[in-house]
Amino acid sequence: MTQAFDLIVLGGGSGGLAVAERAVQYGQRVAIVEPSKLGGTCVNLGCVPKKIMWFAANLAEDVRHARASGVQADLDGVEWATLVAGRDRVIAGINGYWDQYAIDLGVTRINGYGQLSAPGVVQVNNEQYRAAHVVITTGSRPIVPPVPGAELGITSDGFFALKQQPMNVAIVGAGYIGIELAGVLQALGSKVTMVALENRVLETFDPLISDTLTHNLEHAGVQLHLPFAVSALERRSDGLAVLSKDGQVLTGFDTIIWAIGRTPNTRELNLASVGIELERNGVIPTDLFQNTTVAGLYAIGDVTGRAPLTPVAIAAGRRLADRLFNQQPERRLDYDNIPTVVFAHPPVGSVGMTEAAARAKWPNEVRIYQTQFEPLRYALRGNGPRTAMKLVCVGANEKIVGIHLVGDGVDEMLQGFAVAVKMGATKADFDNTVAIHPVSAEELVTLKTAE
Ligand SMILES: Cc1cc2nc3c(=O)[nH]c(=O)nc-3n(C[C@H](O)[C@H](O)[C@H](O)COP(=O)(O)OP(=O)(O)OC[C@H]3O[C@@H](n4cnc5c(N)ncnc54)[C@H](O)[C@@H]3O)c2cc1C
Ligand SMILES: NC(=O)c1ccc[n+]([C@@H]2O[C@H](COP(=O)([O-])OP(=O)(O)OC[C@H]3O[C@@H](n4cnc5c(N)ncnc54)[C@H](O)[C@@H]3O)[C@@H](O)[C@H]2O)c1
Repeated sequence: MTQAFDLIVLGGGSGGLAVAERAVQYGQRVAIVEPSKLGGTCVNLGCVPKKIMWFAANLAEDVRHARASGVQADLDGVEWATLVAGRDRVIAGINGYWDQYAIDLGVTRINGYGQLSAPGVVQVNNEQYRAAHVVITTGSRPIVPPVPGAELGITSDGFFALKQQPMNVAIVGAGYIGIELAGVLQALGSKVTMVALENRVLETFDPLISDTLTHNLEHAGVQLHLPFAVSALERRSDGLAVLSKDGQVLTGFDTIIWAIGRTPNTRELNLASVGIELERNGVIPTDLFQNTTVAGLYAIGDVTGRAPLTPVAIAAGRRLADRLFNQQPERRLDYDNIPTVVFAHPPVGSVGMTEAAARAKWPNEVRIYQTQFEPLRYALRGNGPRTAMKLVCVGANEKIVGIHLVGDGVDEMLQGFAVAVKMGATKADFDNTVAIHPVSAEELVTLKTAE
């Protein structure tokens, strides 16, 4: 007999766990279909392992400069195996937490890859399961381009599986993952070369961020080759080589990492059988309420192609459960003003509109406040990375529609400022807030001259 639930969730990652947990709290019978460990990309191959390595990289960087502050320490190298073992213990702990929590919640776990076989019918390992509501949150996987020798490169998944520190690395792609892995490897002592299609790193961010980050990467010793359209990878006598369409050749690498974007895990879901047509890039079309074009079938997280970030998947999942199971028909995620941080060294953060986007929308009403300075943190060692901040303000009351930051601590700083932007704060509200001293964040409430 077909087992029946109120809700079946395909994917036990960030979005899936969030929607399942909240649906159970509303008294629903819930099943999660997941072929692998609970936690998804973020826990197993994304945010968590990355952040642990980012902390280690920061530590290495601090030790490298410790003597300037009189602290008698030298960097004797990095024991990759110790770092990786510690990182993987943390991940196993989180997996274990979710395993137990799923039991405590009474969620049914179905191990395997799910597929739709009809509206409201999910097939896993030749078994069929039914539910009035089905949520697709199967995430995404790294893109490897169809160029000769592509298999000589690894992706972020392969990076997290490395047993030894790669010492001479080429990274293809200057987006989130490329920037984060470059920073970690460089700080841990590897030689890093970056190539990417576009002229600027983090091209979609405000130029203040791209320009400052470019300076900081080069200052740290990362070799940037932009633009560089990769045509092939090759194994040569001196190591791996990256070739470009216009004849450039960079060679001598022990590792090449593809970091050129991700593609949704949707093509295997048999969605055509229920009448869903995927977009060209595999994205499932959804409306603002996470509805697909089929009643009772919803999609959240990376498969929707909108802001592929963990807290976005979680927030969309929770709101969807509120709407479906708690009589909140208007409840949905507002995709505006989502704050985001790229864990570079130092990190960069952004919420709201870039200056260019704001000027395009309000040609004569934009005022920019920005600063660049050397924080006290680098006073003793000197020659630190650049810190920069920008406020994008609009209209007579100078409503703040964008904040763009580079510098130590901005990863923690941005969350509170994002609340202010979401609440509609103006420049005057910032000015009326007494600064905290001496911290970098005080600059944001003391910016004086508009451009
Ligand atoms: C290296 C890296 C670093 C990142 N760092 C950050 C960060 O710092 N901050 C941040 O906000 N975001 C970060 N992200 C992005 C974040 O991980 C994703 O946006 C987030 O995990 C998406 O959640 P999701 O629920 O859509 O998918 P996922 O969390 O990936 O979960 C999808 C799950 O579905 C399962 N699945 C796949 N196919 C099927 C199927 N047919 N049936 C059933 N289950 C299936 C998968 O096994 C997986 O467990 C990072 C990503 C990467 C790759
Ligand atoms: N800190 C975070 O929140 C975090 C960290 C990592 C990943 N993520 C999420 O994961 C997503 C995927 O990350 P990503 O870095 O893979 O993608 P991305 O879209 O951020 O960057 C991809 C980069 O590769 C370049 N590129 C694309 N095709 C190329 C090609 N053929 N040759 C050379 N360069 C090429 C792009 O121009 C871009 O610079 C991000 O969009 C982000 O949402 C978030």
